[in-house]
Amino acid sequence: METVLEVRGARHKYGATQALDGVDLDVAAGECVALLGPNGAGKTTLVNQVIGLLPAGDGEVRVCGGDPRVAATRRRLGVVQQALGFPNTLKVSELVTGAAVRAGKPRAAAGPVMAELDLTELAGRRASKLSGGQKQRLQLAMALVGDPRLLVLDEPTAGLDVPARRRFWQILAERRERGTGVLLTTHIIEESSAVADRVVVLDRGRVLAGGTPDELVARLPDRTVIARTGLGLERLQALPGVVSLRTDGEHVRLGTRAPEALLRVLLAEDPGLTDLRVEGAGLEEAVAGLIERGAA
Ligand SMILES: Nc1ncnc2c1ncn2[C@@H]1O[C@H](COP(=O)(O)OP(=O)(O)OP(=O)(O)O)[C@@H](O)[C@H]1O
Repeated sequence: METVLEVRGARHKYGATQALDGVDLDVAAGECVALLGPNGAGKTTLVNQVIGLLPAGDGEVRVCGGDPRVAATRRRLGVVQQALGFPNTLKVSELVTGAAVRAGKPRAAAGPVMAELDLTELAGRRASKLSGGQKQRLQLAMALVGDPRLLVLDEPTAGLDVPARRRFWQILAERRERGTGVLLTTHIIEESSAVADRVVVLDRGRVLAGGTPDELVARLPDRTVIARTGLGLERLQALPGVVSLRTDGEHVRLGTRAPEALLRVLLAEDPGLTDLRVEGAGLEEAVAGLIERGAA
């Protein structure tokens, strides 16, 4: 299988902060790799190296075998990144057409991509007048119109409602079938569990763990304790053995490697606890557990 992204020994320092400390990463054609990790792990720094905004230091970044700091290589890349933005004074159709031309495609390539992303009716609108979700779809249209070999998506579904999110992943699945590789960062871990072939967990500039979502979950004996409780989130977070905490409707989900001890404390502290159950860890709990252990 052709490799569309190859990162070897990526390092980056901001002053005294070692943001990346020797990261290796590959994405094959058609593959979706999710880059996960806590705030400050180095995800944005790595993404910026992959899209050519930052030099690779003494490491190496190759997109389809080329250096992403070179314009010809960047044409093979599609990027959706909140920070990139676009000139708000231009109209939707002008922006998508401009992106097509920059990628070496005919102007006519813009129409079908705008239709694919439900932007046709908004073609004459200024980008500044779009809602957050519409801007997100515009960014994706601009990324896809060049028919990229590698798509780099940084929090791509932030601001999208549920139908738009579903449509987004559907469009991506079609592109992947045609061989486009995807590097994705997201804080919605359960989403990566559904869409990614592989997950790479980054922490303090290093790769902590990598594998399919199922492999990562299987590496840990962790469990998820789910309940309805009157205890506050701060108290729950401080309970012994809790490695992750998430609310899910009226329930809380506590990731732990010692479910029996946690259950005893929970029941003692909240006699009104209801709907209690214990499940295997999901990807979210597994990633939190791996980070807590600093597992390699
Ligand atoms: N421009 C900068 N100047 C100085 N330090 C920086 C700069 N950008 C990032 N850092 C530091 O580098 C480290 C990695 O940051 P980075 O933004 O890559 O992490 P991240 O994984 O994307 O985090 P988040 O999930 O919060 O977006 C952090 O310690 C951060 O404080």
